[in-house]
Amino acid sequence: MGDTWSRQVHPDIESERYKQTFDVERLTNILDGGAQDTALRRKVESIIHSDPEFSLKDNYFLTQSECYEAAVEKKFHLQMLAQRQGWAEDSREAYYAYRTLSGSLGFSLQHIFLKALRSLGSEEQIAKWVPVCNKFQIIGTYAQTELGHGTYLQGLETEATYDAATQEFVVHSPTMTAIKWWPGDRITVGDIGPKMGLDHVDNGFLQLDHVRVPRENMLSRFAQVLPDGTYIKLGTAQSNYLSMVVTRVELLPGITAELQKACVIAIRYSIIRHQSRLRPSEPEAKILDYQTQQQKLLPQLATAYAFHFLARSLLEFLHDSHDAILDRDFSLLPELHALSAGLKAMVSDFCTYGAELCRRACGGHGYSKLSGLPSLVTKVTASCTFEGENTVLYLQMARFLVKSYQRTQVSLGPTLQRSLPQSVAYLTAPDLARCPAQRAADFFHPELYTTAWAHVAARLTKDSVHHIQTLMRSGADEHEAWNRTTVIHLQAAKAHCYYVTVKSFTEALEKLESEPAVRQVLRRLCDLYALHGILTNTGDFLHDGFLSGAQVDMARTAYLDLLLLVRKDAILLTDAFDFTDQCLNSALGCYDGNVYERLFDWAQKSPSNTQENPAYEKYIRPLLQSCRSKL
Ligand SMILES: CCCCCCCCCCCCCCCC(=O)SCCNC(=O)CCNC(=O)[C@H](O)C(C)(C)COP(=O)(O)OP(=O)(O)OC[C@H]1O[C@@H](n2cnc3c(N)ncnc32)[C@H](O)[C@@H]1OP(=O)(O)O
Ligand SMILES: Cc1cc2nc3c(=O)[nH]c(=O)nc-3n(C[C@H](O)[C@H](O)[C@H](O)COP(=O)(O)OP(=O)(O)OC[C@H]3O[C@@H](n4cnc5c(N)ncnc54)[C@H](O)[C@@H]3O)c2cc1C
Repeated sequence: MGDTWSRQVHPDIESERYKQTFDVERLTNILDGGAQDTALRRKVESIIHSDPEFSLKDNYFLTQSECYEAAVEKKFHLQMLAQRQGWAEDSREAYYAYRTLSGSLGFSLQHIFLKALRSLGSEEQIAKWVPVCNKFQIIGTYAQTELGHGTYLQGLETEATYDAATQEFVVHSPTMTAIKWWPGDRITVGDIGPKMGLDHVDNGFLQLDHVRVPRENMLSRFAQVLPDGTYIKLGTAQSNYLSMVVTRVELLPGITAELQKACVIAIRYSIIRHQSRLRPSEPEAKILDYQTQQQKLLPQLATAYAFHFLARSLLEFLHDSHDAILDRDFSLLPELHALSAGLKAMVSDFCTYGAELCRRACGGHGYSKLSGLPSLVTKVTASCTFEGENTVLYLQMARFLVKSYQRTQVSLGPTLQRSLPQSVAYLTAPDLARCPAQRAADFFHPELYTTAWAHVAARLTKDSVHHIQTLMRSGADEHEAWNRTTVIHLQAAKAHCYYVTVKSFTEALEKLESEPAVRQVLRRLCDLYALHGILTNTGDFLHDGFLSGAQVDMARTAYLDLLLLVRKDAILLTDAFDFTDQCLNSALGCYDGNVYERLFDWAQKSPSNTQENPAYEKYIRPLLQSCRSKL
């Protein structure tokens, strides 16, 4: 939103930046992937922010249809800008531009459509359709979910009947529950009505009445239909789900960014906000100096960093395995699918929880849309459902854990560990029955807490397998036994996801040996992330005596010490994300910390401050008059 005057940096926030214990710019470079990437990102951001067409000014006062129109308008201007600047569709510049405007652009489903095309289309189909799509000669959507089914894809009812005479598929919705429901950015048919958020996306329904589609339009990398109607299977039953795997992985940085933004807003605000006194003789304290406020926000900050490195490592895995899968080598697909499903569930769950916690940590002002937090929370909440509902996705991860563990039970040869996929290799590693920690400082060792998480994930996985076996021995069939174990499966999958996150964070730290100061501050975040998880799941660690009560106390001491250490660098750590004020679009979270002036300034723009109040003439005045006449 436009400000009416330029401001000095607030002294409270300036003092937090005064003593830099590490090089913030260097950390930004690491997050971006290198100094050149930071420079390029900033260049793109500055081009976008200097163009008034992309301003989010007054966004919070728009109606749903205005919001949608503004999003389409921005997409149109971005397309024009990209042409003027010569940013190719697959360039880094286009990626940064999209990221800068994420959540405010129309036609976001075009990206999902393109992912499906690139994953499931033949090379000829990709060559034909991608350029047409990039030039907006067609606008794509992703119409998979139906009114009756979203999760259970085998239950979808839409029919595609091949007509060999015309070489066309006749696509039809035979029942009401077969109507396509949710596809965003549709071009026809109808809107599904108001949603919790994401007003800029026009999710719609699509009822197909014998729509004819040419045979060559069926995406045919993994399955083909010949002119005479012969069906040729080129992949596995699951290879047609590949685009969901790719999308789940590629969504992770965007979902994580929402938690990062929420942390920036809430932590900056918590430095400016003074409330009550720590000691009667002192001035009012910054709310971030209260331990309970640190307990709310700093683990979220640690999570936001942990997920950054997690998303990066999963993207690398996707990158390394994708070409082989396209070439129909499916050996890595089960592990990739399990990781993409489980980690999409974990990241969206935690980011939603964390963003809401940040919102509440801002007190009353967090309830104002002008804080930026309510729209951010509703946006990230959607990610718990779209692209696979989270419980269902965790259970896909659990299925992989169970199968992997069952392999260890079949034959325990010396080469077994190598034969298990890397992310579950710990299932065969020698298990420590007891945690060796003897004092609080021992909990600052990545090896100790990574092993602790591996232990819990392995125990819960074994527990779930034994539970299934017990049920089957008592007469349940395998499906019933599975269903009656799903609560334990869920626990196992969550513990495994935690383990994978801690491991990827520690591996990222190992690569930073030449940068001791940055590494130290990130190490504290990694410790905090791991210990916060242990302390919020203590039952799982105490259950089999892996941790004793005394050791939990030690872990808590280590955790509380960490809160103080991270508190000192909190503002620098939020600055390092390098979000522009325009991108945050928050009256509470701007870099200069001038919260109250900005909030007051922005509130003046509410249409209620300038327009007549029709309710006054219609109801309030008559009410007052009738009350007066009765007096
Ligand atoms: C905050 C946000 C920031 C950004 C801000 C932008 C704002 C605005 C943008 C809006 C963007 C919205 C975009 C939303 C777009 C949708 O939501 S599109 C719709 C997405 N829909 C889904 O995800 C459906 C979820 N359901 C599924 O994926 C599957 O059906 C299920 C649940 C995995 C079950 O499938 P199933 O065939 O019944 O499978 P099941 O019997 O469980 O398993 C059979 C085998 O298949 C395997 N398998 C299952 N799935 C797969 C797979 N995908 N790959 C490989 N193997 C698989 C299993 O592992 C199993 O293997 P085995 O153990 O037998 O070896
Ligand atoms: C904002 C938004 C945008 C979307 N965009 C698109 C889009 O562009 N294109 C598209 O095709 N779809 C889209 N969707 C739909 C989305 O993919 C589905 O809503 C999602 O896959 C969940 O399916 P469902 O709604 O059928 O939920 P359900 O499967 O009915 O889930 C309801 C409950 O049942 C439980 N459940 C279901 N199956 C099982 C099981 N096997 N085991 C245990 N529990 C189970 C779930 O855990 C959940 O608690 C969008 C959704 C949203 C919210």
